[in-house]
Amino acid sequence: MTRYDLALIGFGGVNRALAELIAERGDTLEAELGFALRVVAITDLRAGSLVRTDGAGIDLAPLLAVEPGELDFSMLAGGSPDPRNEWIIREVPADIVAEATFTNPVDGEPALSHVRWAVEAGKHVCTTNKGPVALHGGALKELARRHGVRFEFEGTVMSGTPVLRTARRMFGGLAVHGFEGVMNGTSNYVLGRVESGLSFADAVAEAQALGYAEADPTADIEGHDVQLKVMILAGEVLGADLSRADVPCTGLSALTADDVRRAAAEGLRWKLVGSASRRPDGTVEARVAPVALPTEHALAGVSGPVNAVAFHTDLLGTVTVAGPGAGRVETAYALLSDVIGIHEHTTSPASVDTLLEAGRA
Ligand SMILES: NC(=O)C1=CN([C@@H]2O[C@H](COP(=O)(O)OP(=O)(O)OC[C@H]3O[C@@H](n4cnc5c(N)ncnc54)[C@H](OP(=O)(O)O)[C@@H]3O)[C@@H](O)[C@H]2O)C=CC1
Ligand SMILES: N[C@@H](CC=O)C(=O)O
Repeated sequence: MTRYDLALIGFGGVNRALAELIAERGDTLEAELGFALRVVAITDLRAGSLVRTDGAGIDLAPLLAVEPGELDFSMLAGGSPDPRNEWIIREVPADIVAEATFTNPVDGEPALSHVRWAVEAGKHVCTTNKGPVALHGGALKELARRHGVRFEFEGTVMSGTPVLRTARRMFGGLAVHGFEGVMNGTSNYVLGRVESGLSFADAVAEAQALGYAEADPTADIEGHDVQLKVMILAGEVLGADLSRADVPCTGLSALTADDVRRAAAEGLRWKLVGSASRRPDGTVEARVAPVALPTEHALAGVSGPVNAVAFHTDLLGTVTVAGPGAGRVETAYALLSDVIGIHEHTTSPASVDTLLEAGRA
């Protein structure tokens, strides 16, 4: 039986939910997927760091029984009050580093360094962190290729809904001209709650409590989170290397609660839409902006934290992928799907992803 040892970097909503999945479903996953998972290290800004590389690794159940804000690894054997990220990522023997610290839309740090250290140490990486992928994805993929490890990031766009793998695997042989999507769970949830009469501030507070929002929800409301997702998706399906300056961004502060409710009364729904399309000269045009969509539009019906991306293709016309766009468990599932991707690649080097990547190189 293959076993993967994991180091979890950041122990907030997403990596905690991954630990829950492993603790609660480890045996079922083992039987279904043919590999076991063992967590050997965890680091977190507040809780510190914890390492256990013998026996069954870290005993997750007692950690998960403690309220998130009250975790203190320094009290445990193998624990320290400091998040010893670099030492743990580089030195502690692990197969896969699961990076889920906060997304920094400006320079991608500290996650960018976490990914680099892991790859340089010969470890596979899976991450839900949009910063490093959107801002430095090309360089990180190349670094991972040179070190012979996988760099997986399904959860960076639409959480656990497999939009990146769908686009990579299912669109072979047809041309994608562009896409438009509702790609932020928080802002979509907020718009729906404002339609129902809540204030923007109260709706944002609900989205935070539900685990949808970024550490700083400004990124959700002002569109910067969608901007990063547009950059990632445009890289994957249009081969575009966009910077933030290439994706003009207007957020929801351009709207008032009255605008949202008046539109709803007129049969329109405001949505924060991210889009990118290929111009006739081959360059790519992209933007993020609120749009009042008629109810019959494919994106108007996605509500709450559900997101959707409509891909415009030559042979199939428009293909829409819809599903959860945010949520702790949903996003932890994305990390699990990345681990499955790593397993498939490691055990069958002629996997679909590998062949497609070789074709693109
Ligand atoms: N939640 C969701 O629905 C989705 C989240 N994502 C992305 O996944 C990542 C994690 O999200 P989520 O778990 O919800 O966020 P949280 O804020 O709940 O968790 C992040 C954790 O990382 C810790 N942390 C911050 N900086 C460091 C550091 N330098 N070293 C170690 N730990 C650190 C934080 O500590 P502290 O709280 O003390 O700052 C916190 O515990 C983010 O990048 C987010 O954008 C992607 C898709 C969906
Ligand atoms: N804050 C983000 C989380 C997923 O990327 C969102 O609300 O979509």
